[in-house]
Parts: sequence; C-alpha cells; structure tokens
Amino acid sequence: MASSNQPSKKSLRGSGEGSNAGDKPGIKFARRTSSGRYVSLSKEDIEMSSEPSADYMNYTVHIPPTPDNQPMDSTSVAMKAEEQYVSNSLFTGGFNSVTRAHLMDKEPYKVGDYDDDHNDNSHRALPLPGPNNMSVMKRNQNGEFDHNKWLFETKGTYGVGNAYWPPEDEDDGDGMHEGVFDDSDKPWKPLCRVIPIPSGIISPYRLLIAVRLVVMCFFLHWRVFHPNVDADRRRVKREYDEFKVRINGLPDSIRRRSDAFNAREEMKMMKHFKESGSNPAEPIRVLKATWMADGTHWPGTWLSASSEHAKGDHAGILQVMLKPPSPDPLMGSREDKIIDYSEVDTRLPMFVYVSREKRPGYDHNKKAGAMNALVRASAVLSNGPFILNLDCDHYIYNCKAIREGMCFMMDRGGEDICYIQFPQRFEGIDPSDRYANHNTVFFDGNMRALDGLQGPFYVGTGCMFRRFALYGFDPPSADWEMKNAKKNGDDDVDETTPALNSGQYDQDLDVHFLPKRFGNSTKLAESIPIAEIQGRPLGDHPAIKYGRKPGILREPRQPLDASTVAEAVSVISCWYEDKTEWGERIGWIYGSVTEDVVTGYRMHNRGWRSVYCVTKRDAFRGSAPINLTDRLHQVLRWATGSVEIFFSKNNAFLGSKRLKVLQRLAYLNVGIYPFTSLFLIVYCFLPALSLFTGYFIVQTLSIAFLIYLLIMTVCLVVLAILEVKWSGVELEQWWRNEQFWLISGTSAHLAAVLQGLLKVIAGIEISFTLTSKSAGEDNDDIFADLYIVKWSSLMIPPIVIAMVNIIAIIVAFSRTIYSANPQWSKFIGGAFFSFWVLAHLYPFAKGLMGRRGKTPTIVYVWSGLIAITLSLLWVAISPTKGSNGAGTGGDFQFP
Ligand SMILES: O=c1ccn([C@@H]2O[C@H](COP(=O)(O)OP(=O)(O)O[C@H]3O[C@H](CO)[C@@H](O)[C@H](O)[C@H]3O)[C@@H](O)[C@H]2O)c(=O)[nH]1
Ligand SMILES: [Mn+2]
Repeated sequence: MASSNQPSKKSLRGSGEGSNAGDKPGIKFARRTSSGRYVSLSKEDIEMSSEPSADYMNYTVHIPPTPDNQPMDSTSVAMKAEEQYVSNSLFTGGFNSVTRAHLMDKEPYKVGDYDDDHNDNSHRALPLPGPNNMSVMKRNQNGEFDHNKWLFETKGTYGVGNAYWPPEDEDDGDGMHEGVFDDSDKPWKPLCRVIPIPSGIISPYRLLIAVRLVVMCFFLHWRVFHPNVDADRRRVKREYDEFKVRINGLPDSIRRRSDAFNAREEMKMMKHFKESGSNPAEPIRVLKATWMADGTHWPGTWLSASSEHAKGDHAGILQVMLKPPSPDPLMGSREDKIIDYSEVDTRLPMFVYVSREKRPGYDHNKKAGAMNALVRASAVLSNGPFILNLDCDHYIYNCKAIREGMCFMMDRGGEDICYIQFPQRFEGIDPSDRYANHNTVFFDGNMRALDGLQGPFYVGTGCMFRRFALYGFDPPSADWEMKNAKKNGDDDVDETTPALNSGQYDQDLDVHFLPKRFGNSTKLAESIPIAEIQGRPLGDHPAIKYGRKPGILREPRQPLDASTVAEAVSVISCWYEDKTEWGERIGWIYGSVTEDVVTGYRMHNRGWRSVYCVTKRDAFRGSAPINLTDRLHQVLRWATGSVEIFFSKNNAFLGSKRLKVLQRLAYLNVGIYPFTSLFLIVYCFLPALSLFTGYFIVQTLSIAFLIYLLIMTVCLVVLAILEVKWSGVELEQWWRNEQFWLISGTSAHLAAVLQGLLKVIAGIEISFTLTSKSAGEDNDDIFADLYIVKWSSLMIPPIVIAMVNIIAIIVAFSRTIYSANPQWSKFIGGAFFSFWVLAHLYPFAKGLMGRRGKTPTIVYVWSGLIAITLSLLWVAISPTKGSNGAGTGGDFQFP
C-alpha cells in the first residue's frame, strides 16, 4: 500500500541521498507512520491509498511530478515522493517535518528553475509547497522565502533539529499570522539558537541507555558462556562449500597441472637432446599424461586419449582411497573449541574407487554390468552383508536413513527381506511439476500399496540389498515350503534354483558348482556363506531360527593385502562373467533397459519380500530431466523396458508359485501398461469423431447407458479421492499425473510398443542414451532447462490429437451455428469430451512453446499439414444433400 510504513531499501537509499540535498530544502507532503517514521505522499498516493495491492517494493526512481514532467503512473510517484521526503527530513534533522496531506495544492505547483530535474533529481529536494502556505510568509527580492527574517521576527522555533510549521488550525490560506516585519536594515544575527531539551524528555532516555548498557554486559557474559552449538553445523557447511569449490575446480586444475608437467617433461627431453649433442630428426614429442597432485599419472589426456587409457578401452582400475579401519573404535579428540569429537568414533569405512575393465567388442551391460562388477569387487575386498545402491545422480539426504532400513533387516523375521527400497525424491524440478517428474502417485500410492503385498518394486536407486539375496539364492523361510512341496510331488517350484538350503548354507556348502555359477574366484566363493551369516538378524533368543551368533561381526578382519586387491581387480575384468550365471540368475539381471524391475522381480519370484521405507526426511535425493523431450525419452525407456519384460521369461504370467497373487498382478501391470496406449489413442479421437460425424459410441443415449456411465465415473472419482487422501498426494500432483499419463500414453508408450515389437519380431535392438539432467545451479535461471524445445517424432501423435480436437470443436461449432436446426446438446456433449482431452494435453502444448512461446517452425509445418488433411477428410465425410442425421449440423451442407 502506498501508505505502508515498512522500511525498505529505497527509504534507506533516500536518506543517504538526503545529505546531499542541502541547498534546496523543501518538504513534500508527508505522513507519520505508526512506527514514527515519515513517509511522503503524493496526491496520487492519497487517492489510491485505499488500494491494498499497490506494491511499491519494486520501483525505479522517477522524476518528481512537476508541470513539465508528469509522472507515468501513480505508484512510481509514491516511490519518488517517499524518497524525496526522507531526504528532506534528514536535512531538517528528522523532526517535526510534518506537513499534512491536505496542504497539498490541487493545482500543480509552479517552480520555474527546476529544469535540471529532468536529468538528475536525486540530489535535489522538492520545492516548498505552493502559494497557500509558507511561501508567502516572507519572500526576499528573488521571491524566495527568507528564513532569516522569519526566524527572528516570529516566535517560531528553529533550533537544532527543529523546524517550525504553523499549527494546523492557523493555516488559513495566506500562511501568515504572526507579524513579520520586512526590515532589511536589521544587523546580522546568528542563524540558529539552541533550546535545551526539557529534562522530562531527556532523563528517561538517559536512564534507558544506562539500563541497556548494564543489561548488555550481563547479556555478553551469558553469550560467551553459552556457545552456539550450531557453530553444527556452520563450520561443517563452510568446509563442505570449500570442498565443493575444490571438486568443481578439479577438471580445470588437473588440466593446468598436467599442462605444466607435460611442458616440463618436454623441456627435460629437449635439454637431454641438447646435452647429448644429438639432433632429433623429428620434432620432440613427449607422450602427454594426466597428472595428479600426488605425482601419479597415466598416459593420455582428456582431449587425446592414449591406448589402454581410453573411454571404453582400458584395463580395470581399482584404487583404495581409504584403507579398512581398525577393529577397535577410534575416538576423536577435542580438536578445537567448536566441535568436540571426543565422544565420536572417527573411523571411516574403507573407500575404494572401481572402474571395471572395458574393451571394444564386449557387451558391458550398462548399469547392470557395472553393479555386478561392484558386487564382486566388494565381496572380495570387504564383503559387507548389505549393499546400498545409489545412482550417480543421487545423493544421501538423510544420514540416518540407512539405520532405519537396517531395523527391518535386523528385526526378528527380517531374514527373508531381500531389499529395502526408499522412495525416489527429486530436486531441481519446476514448482508446478509440469511433467509429473515427482511421480508422487507412484511413490506415495502404488509403492506403499505394494508394501502391503510382497513388497515394493526395486526402482534402481535408493535401495539397500541383502548381499546374499543378490546371489540368486532362495530366502531361508522358503526351505520349509520347498521341502513340503517336494514331498507332495510338486516339483515345479523354482526349477531354475538349485535347492540351496540357505538356512544351513554354512554347513553344506557345495563349492563344486560355485565356479560355474559365480566365476573363477575362490575368494568370491568363500565370501558367500560369510555374507549369508553376517546378514542374519541377531540370534539372541532361542525363538530366532536363523539368527547369527552374537559377536561374530566384531571379529577382526584380515588386513587388506596385495593378493586380495589383485583378486578384486581380476573379478572386474571384462571376461570374468563368461560362462557364468551373472546377469542371468545372479546379481543385476541383463537384457532389459529397466534392469531394476527385472532384478527385483526375480527376487520376489523366489519368495523374498521387500520393504518400502519412507523416512520423514527424504532418505536420498536425485535429479530428473525437466524438459518435455528428455522426460518423454525417459518414459520411453521405461516403457520399452516394460515391453521387453512382457515379451521375456520375466513376464509375471510365468512367475513361480511364490509370487503372491496381487504381487503378480502388479508385475503384470508393469509389463502391460504401455499397451494401453493403443486404446488411449483411440479414445482421444472419439470426441472429435463424434463432433465431426454426429455419431456417438452408442447409437442412442439410453437411460441405462447414462446410469452405468455415471456410476463408473463417480466410482473412479471417489476412488481417486480416497487414493489421494490415503497416500497424501496433493490433488494438483494427482492431476499432473493424470495429464502426463495421457501425454506419455499417446507418445512414448506407443513408441515403446512399436520398438518392443520390432525387437521381438525383427530382432532390432534398441539403444538408449543416459537420461539428461538439468544443468542446475550453473544457470542463472535454474529452470532454464524446462524451456528447451527439442523436436522429437514422439511428439507427433499428441500434436495430431490436439489439432484434431481443436479443429473438430471449431468445425462443429460453426456447423451448429449455421444449421437451420441446431443441435446444441450434441455439440456441447462432444465439445466437453474434446476439451477434456485438450486439458490433459495442456502441459504438452506448453512444453512445445518453450520460453516466451517460441514455437519451433516444424510444429507449424506439422499443424498446417494436419489441418489441411483434416479439412479434406471433413469434406469427404460431410453428409451430402438429402442424407439425414449425420453431422452435428443436420441439414447444414458443406461446401
Ligand atoms: O551405462 C550405464 C548407464 C547408467 N548407469 C547408471 O544408471 C543410472 C540411471 O540412469 P539415468 O540416466 O539416471 O536414468 P533414469 O531414468 O534417471 O533412471 C531411472 O531408471 C533407470 C532404469 O529403469 C534406473 O536404473 C534408475 O535407477 C532410475 O533412477 C545412472 O545414474 C548411472 O548411475 C551406469 O552405471 N551405466
Ligand atoms: Mn536418474
């Protein structure tokens, strides 16, 4: 509001400028605010002060309203006026500068010599108000008000910090009521006088200052002896920020360091040649290397790779960054006064960098292959019984989440849990979540529901595995079932799994089949039963059947020796998996672009169950593609994976008996949902078709039909509401999901079905690129990525659907209008459904527009072509003269 009393940047700035305003004192119309400050008001302010939304926080400095310079809008005048006022009040000492709004002259006041105001008004004050106040009190020969005379010849007070203004009631228009004698012969007199402040005013003030001083001493004492424990944080944050800067600077610093080292090597070589007197025939060429700070280096740079050190062609690399910790706790010290580590076990776990061997000609099986290499290397090096898996675009957001997950694993009866899945949460998604990237209906609805069955799907990241379950064994509790099943002659239970009695796995371990299944590493084979035992819940009670003996986890480990590291390197070689069951039955399963779903499915199929762990604070967070094209490609990849599953032996129809009925249904849905796009597309054209032809999907709208339709619709809506209420998904999120369901259903899902069929029928493989992520903080606009428009053929079907529906509405409308016998009900019915389809496609249309609605030309070309085709189609299907019924327009004929 114009009369706001909030201090703001501009008032501060105004006061700063006020000190320069010296030579032309002037006071504009002002108002005292409740906080005691003064804000000036322009005429416009006063008029609009009742309007609450006049926000003047954002403003630009405007030239004051003079007759030769009329302001553009009232808000900016308010700004200026306020600023000016502050200048003036400062000049006059900040007190008593109270001019009431009603002093304002209705006429614009005339001030001849303010031409400069056009250029620079910031250092000037406004002129004194018009002829009906002080200006007539006393003017000198230049027509200016003479303060000197006024000061000594009136009773006005004009002391330090005091300006005198005539009382309100005496303001009778001529501004003059005290006698003023225009006597220019008077001798010189001081320009000011000092009037002492009455002690009634100054004493309480001084008292308060004294009290404050004393209390402040107490306060400082208290503050020093009560240090801020958050200091929890600030130091760590500062160190983290510095760390981040160092990490982000690495590419640059490594390159510069390498350049310097390479240049030095070249110089050395040159010197060597010179000294030895030989002149090389060719120019000296040192093999360039990448140099690390500790002096280690390897051939090749990022720009020019060297053989054996190229992307996709290099030996396995394994670097132990942190050695395994000691078995005993290592308490920290009270290093500094801020953070006390004396109660903290400061051991850090072993930390190893792994890059598996890659050679051209080998199928590395992407992420699944990478995960399997990691599983083997870690089995040899540390053999932790639980494995946390995070995507490279995810990070830990809640350091306690892993412990929460462990509670399920370690609980009584937790021995048959194969993994704990945490919801995927994302950062950097636009606030309106245009393309339903948060996927809340899935993560807060479906996944929670699955938690009540056999457990949530594995979604590829934010998942904690039981290592033993990854090795393709059955859950311990399945033994009993299996033995019983065998007794009953029912031996089709899990035919692919050898009867590994995991409950007694440690005793009757048959090492002979291990190389065949797990590959040729003895250390890996030996680690398996250990991982199994170590992963069991604590057996501190006779009732716990599969418990581990207390204390076994505390047994000291073998220190890491060279042979162990060598073994770990050997299990990440690219031929290690040859003729083994890795990717087939063991570890991450190969053969689908959504390896995650299949991997989880295989475990559920063996009878393992999983747990969905929703922590209060998000456990992990990751990034997601936020522009339309990348999002569609992501969905396309997921849907293609689903189609692959549908056409593979992982189709839930073929699942084992251990897969519970509803769980199976859920997995079936995973495989089938892309196919629903075929029906969805047909439905999207139906409203337009009925608008064009006047026919509906049923011949007549009978009461029975309407009632069924109504009941089904109401059921759907109520179900949706219940679901939304139960899952905590907000209605807007739900709607985003609905919208994106239609968008992806008519584009990516359709393409996935076609691609899947191509693969199955013609054996044509599908290749995918990594999902691209938004650049994030590097950009000025963090959502800049949202507006990127990349044309993709995936977009054709939704565009066609949108165009057809729009044209259908227009055509049917005009037909109805021009019809001699308009059937509005038919038009409204059809148009309603058309609009419904269009409402779903709205985010898609926005996505095509890009920023500020810059639509790519190709979209226009397409739209044009489609419009022409449809017009021709319309002509073709339009009823001819004499026919009856067809067409909304009835008897309207075209052309
Ligand atoms: O050749 C590859 C390709 C991918 N990855 C990893 O796989 C992750 C997933 O790939 P991304 O491009 O991020 O795909 P998204 O669509 O974001 O991933 C979702 O969908 C994938 C396939 O269903 C799952 O694997 C992911 O965990 C899940 O977050 C990446 O972060 C990498 O860590 C590899 O290690 N090697
Ligand atoms: Mn990802």
